[in-house]
Amino acid sequence: MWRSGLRQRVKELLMILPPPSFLPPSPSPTHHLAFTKKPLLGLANASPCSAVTMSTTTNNLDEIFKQKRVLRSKVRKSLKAIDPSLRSQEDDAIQSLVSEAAWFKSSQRLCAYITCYALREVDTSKLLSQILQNTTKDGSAQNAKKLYVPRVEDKNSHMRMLNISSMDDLIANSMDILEPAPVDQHGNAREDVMLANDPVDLFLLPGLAFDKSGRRLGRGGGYYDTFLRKYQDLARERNWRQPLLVALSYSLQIIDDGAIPVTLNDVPVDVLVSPAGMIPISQAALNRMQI
Ligand SMILES: Nc1nc2c(c(=O)[nH]1)N(C=O)[C@@H](CNc1ccc(C(=O)N[C@@H](CCC(=O)O)C(=O)O)cc1)CN2
Ligand SMILES: Nc1ncnc2c1ncn2[C@@H]1O[C@H](COP(=O)(O)OP(=O)(O)OP(=O)(O)O)[C@@H](O)[C@H]1O
Repeated sequence: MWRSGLRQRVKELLMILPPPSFLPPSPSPTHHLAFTKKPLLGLANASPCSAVTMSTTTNNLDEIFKQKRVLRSKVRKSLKAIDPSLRSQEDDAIQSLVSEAAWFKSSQRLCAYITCYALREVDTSKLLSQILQNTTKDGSAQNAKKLYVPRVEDKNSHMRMLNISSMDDLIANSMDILEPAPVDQHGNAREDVMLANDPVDLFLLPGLAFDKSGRRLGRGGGYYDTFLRKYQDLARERNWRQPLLVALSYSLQIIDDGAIPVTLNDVPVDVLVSPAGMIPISQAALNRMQI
């Protein structure tokens, strides 16, 4: 299962990854959407792909994934070394910034991650309790917010976002991350955001490293990139406004522009929130911040 998933993934990436000299430049605000949607120069039209091109591209990809692994391990080490009281100050600063943001206050349907403290992820607990306090059973209250959280379905980068109304809806999975069971206490299937009738306004995203141009390095499962791409396609099909993608980052997780290796499968974020403040990256972010 895992091996065939990886093979499929390599196939997908081979179809879209240009040679390194054509990798997209920093996703500047104006080019942000072009960066997410289309390869600047893909291999998709170059048929048939020659064996030489295939093997060169595979080597390039291997190199990129290797660089990602090296960077992940560096950042993991630095995260483990942060003083707990500094981390807690940073958690508070980040959550205050989000909670005061107009785009957070006005959001009605959100997807957010449940912090895994062992992985040293930015805390979302205060934000989640704020969201859940504003949730009513029938969703009728003014300012009511609906919350969807991740559930890993299998190792082929497949994750769903399911609706919860309380933190009691969560149980620890095999990776020790809290997630919802597919059915609630009454045996009813939880709403899957991909099947919901209304659009998600906002995603709060975890990650290991970020840059100020919107690049994001995840934990290597490809779960979020796969999910975000599918959700963006759905929003496009339904003529919905695209959700705002907001990454939460400790100070040390923001690294120099260009230092995060990316493939065209990596979905860039719109906003980066760190204790130093909020960085709007895309035009969508500037619009939502009314700048
Ligand atoms: N809180 C949270 N929930 C999430 C994610 C996440 O990053 N954070 N995911 C986002 O994809 C999905 C789960 N993916 C995960 C991928 C790796 C690891 C993990 O424990 N990684 C270890 C290294 C494991 C190894 O390589 O041996 C680590 O990063 O230290 C956890 C979750 C869905 N839910
Ligand atoms: N050498 C490789 N060649 C092709 N695909 C690979 C290679 N190594 C890992 N992968 C696949 O790439 C995906 C990981 O992608 P990536 O490193 O971009 O994830 P991420 O951005 O860190 O994770 P997420 O999207 O969950 O935050 C996984 O599905 C993995 O199976």
